[in-house]
Amino acid sequence: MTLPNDTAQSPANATSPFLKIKDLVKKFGDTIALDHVSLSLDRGQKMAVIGPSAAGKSVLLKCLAGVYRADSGNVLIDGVNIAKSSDNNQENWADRIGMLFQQNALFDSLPIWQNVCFQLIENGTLGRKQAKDRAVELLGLVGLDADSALLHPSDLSGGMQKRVGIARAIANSPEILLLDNPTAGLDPVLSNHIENMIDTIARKQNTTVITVTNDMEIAQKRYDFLTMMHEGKVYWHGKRDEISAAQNDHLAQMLKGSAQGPISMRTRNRGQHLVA
Ligand SMILES: Nc1ncnc2c1ncn2[C@@H]1O[C@H](COP(=O)(O)OP(=O)(O)OP(=O)(O)O)[C@@H](O)[C@H]1O
Repeated sequence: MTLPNDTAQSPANATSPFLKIKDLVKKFGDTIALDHVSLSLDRGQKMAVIGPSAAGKSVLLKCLAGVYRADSGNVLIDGVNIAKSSDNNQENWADRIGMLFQQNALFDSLPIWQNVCFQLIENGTLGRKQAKDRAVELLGLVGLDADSALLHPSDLSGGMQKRVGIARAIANSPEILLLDNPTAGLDPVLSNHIENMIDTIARKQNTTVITVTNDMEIAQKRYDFLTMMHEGKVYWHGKRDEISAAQNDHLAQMLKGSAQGPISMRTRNRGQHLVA
């Protein structure tokens, strides 16, 4: 580990990374959900975000997806600052990013095909017939058969709903895919299957993937970079093989420990978050 720093290094050490998050701050009243978060990723790179409850992981994804507007800081995609964009650019931004929400956020009253192609129908990109065909194609990619297109979310198991959420997230072939706990609550076999699927889709389209996960094993096995968050800050960030045994222990302790993180972190000065 290096000295504490308020900005994480670019994982690729590139001068102009594809995605650059700089000093992002998001507050809800007195709660500082994001506290000067800085991260960078290149096209096609995969990063897992891990950390205890209320660390700011979901808020980070939502700020990137445009669900929340950050209070300050910048998010640059290909050099364009989307955090300060005009409404036109905001639309453009939404076209470039796909997101799976933690609770899938499917519309109960709509059939699966409309859920999958919701945005494409809403923005007029596809008519209903085309949308249905596209939904069936996308459902096939996530391992669901054509018949499921006509069902409603309540007809599906949790794992199937997760797949539908992923199909919707990739419907517009996004350059950046944000996944909030894609395997939460699933058994190890299904988790593995879904992670394989994400790998395949991302590799085909050179998609940059940021996944929030509570599964340290998945994070270390499948993601190029790991970002550990705590109390809204980046506590550790680096390549997966840069984690030392001691750090690994610490990170595992943090994931398994209380919402406040491991004891050593609770007693340390809040300013001393460590960045690899
Ligand atoms: N819409 C909101 N209004 C008020 N506070 C919020 C809102 N969204 C998030 N927060 C707060 O921001 C902090 C970070 O929340 P976030 O959902 O990012 O945590 P997380 O790391 O994803 O946790 P978990 O793993 O439990 O989902 C928490 O204290 C949370 O209560």
